[in-house]
Amino acid sequence: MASKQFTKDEVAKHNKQDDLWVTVDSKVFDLSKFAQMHPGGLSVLLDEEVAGQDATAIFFSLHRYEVLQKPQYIRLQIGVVAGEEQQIFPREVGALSKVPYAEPTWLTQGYYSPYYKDHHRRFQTAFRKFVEDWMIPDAHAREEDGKRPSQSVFDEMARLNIIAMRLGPGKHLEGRELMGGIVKPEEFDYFHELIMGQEVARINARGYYDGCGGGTYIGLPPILNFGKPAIRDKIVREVFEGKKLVCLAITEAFAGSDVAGLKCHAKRVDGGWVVTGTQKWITNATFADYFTVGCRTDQGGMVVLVIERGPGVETKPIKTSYSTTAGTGYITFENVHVPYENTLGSDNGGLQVILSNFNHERWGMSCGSVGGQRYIVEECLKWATQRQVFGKPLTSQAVIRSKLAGMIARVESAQNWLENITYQMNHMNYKEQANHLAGQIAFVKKFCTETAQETARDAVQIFGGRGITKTGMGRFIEHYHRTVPFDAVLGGAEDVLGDLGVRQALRKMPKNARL
Ligand code: HEM
Repeated sequence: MASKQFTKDEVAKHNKQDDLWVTVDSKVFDLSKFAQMHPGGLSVLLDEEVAGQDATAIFFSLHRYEVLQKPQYIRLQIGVVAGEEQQIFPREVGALSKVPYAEPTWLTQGYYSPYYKDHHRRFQTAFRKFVEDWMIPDAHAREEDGKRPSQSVFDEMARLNIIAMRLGPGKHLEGRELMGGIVKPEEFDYFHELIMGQEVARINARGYYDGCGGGTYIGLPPILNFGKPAIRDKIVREVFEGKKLVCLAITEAFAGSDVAGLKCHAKRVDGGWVVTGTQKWITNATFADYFTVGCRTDQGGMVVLVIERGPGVETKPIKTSYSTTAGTGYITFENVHVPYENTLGSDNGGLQVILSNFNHERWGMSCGSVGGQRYIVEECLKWATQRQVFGKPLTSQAVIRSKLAGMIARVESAQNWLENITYQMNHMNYKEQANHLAGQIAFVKKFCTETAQETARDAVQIFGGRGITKTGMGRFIEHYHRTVPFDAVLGGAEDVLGDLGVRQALRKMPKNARL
């Protein structure tokens, strides 16, 4: 980095088209050659308040910090202004944000929490660093080229046992070194998993986030919990080693939230099943190796089979409003022979296998949804503070402060409700969770995704045109606003979940309850 010192007067002399310097936060840039190629145009740089001047305020109202971190722009820096010091710093990799409400209270200085222990804090620090070192750079590249997340990321996730941890606490973690050993398998609980969900959401690349094992998150548990030992152990090992991917195929063009309406058909034959049918909107389908598939049987019941990619199995991408890095696909099964040992659970007990997965899946999605919302709150607080309108920051407008108030209140309520549910999960066995928490989880997911959509809409209003622009200041807002409906649909649409929760409550109404 150049360290030559210039006085302000020296910098001011370079204020013409072919001899053009500007200062941004004490750093002097020679834009003489770059000015012609500047994406914002030449004329703005020749303005008398910019050319040869300190353009810090105007620079930060038009560019994200990362512009200054790109090698091609770092090269333009020729020195610093004598006697001035850099004032604006990006958050260091892995560090916590100091912006109010950018972190949940348990990570905010001065607050307390009954839920989190030291090992959660150590875990959060290490996991955020992993996300920022490994996932974010890959996410940016893959969102650009639409390819599946890089194998190197899966390898690192496998090395740290992140793939295993994403399935939550349980026996599958026994004997594993988690995150380099900073948390013991017996300590690992649902709060660690909540941390993972919230940290990964900060990537703000929703397709990539699903591409990194979203299918495994929902497709592997039925294999782990209901698979016959030989097939289960083989697949779990391959997946935990980062070598293979699973997806869950239980939605069709014919049946969405209504899984009982599946038409994909499994015919019982000697030695196994023959499967024919289709599945739609399947996350990771285009690159999955194993498909956990819900099929209708001749008896009118349902069976869940794990089908390996092979003859008769075709996948093709579906264009969605997020990136193809999620591998969302349409699957066709044409007379696919499936060995009997690939049956998960009993021959007609498939519905139970599928339903057993839903609470954990919906809770996990809620964790991600709240993490994403919080990131947007931070973006909006920063933007509203730095953006000048009519000579004052945006925050001087009461209507903007009112929108921020709504966003903050929503994300704080969602986080607190979710933490309470997570605490309950830590203290309940599977049966108790199903009994007490199915309704709560359905409600919290509905609440998270509804509030997320409100926050997305408000964020676009705060960012204006930038909130619908894929590059520049509002790029995360644009992305969030475009992809936020995924959470509201995957794992059960909002109305369906609300209805489920109310029906659960009605079942528990005391018969003699009267006003
Ligand atoms: C170190 C000096 C600068 C560099 C490296 C630089 C680089 C860039 C880049 C990469 C963009 C595209 C941003 C994006 O879409 O993400 C951009 C846009 C722009 N820049 Fe600069 N810039 C510099 C200084 C300035 C200054 C001093 C001004 C003052 C007016 C300015 C005005 C603009 C404008 C108006 C845009 C278009 C913003 C928009 O589309 O919303 N730039 N600049």
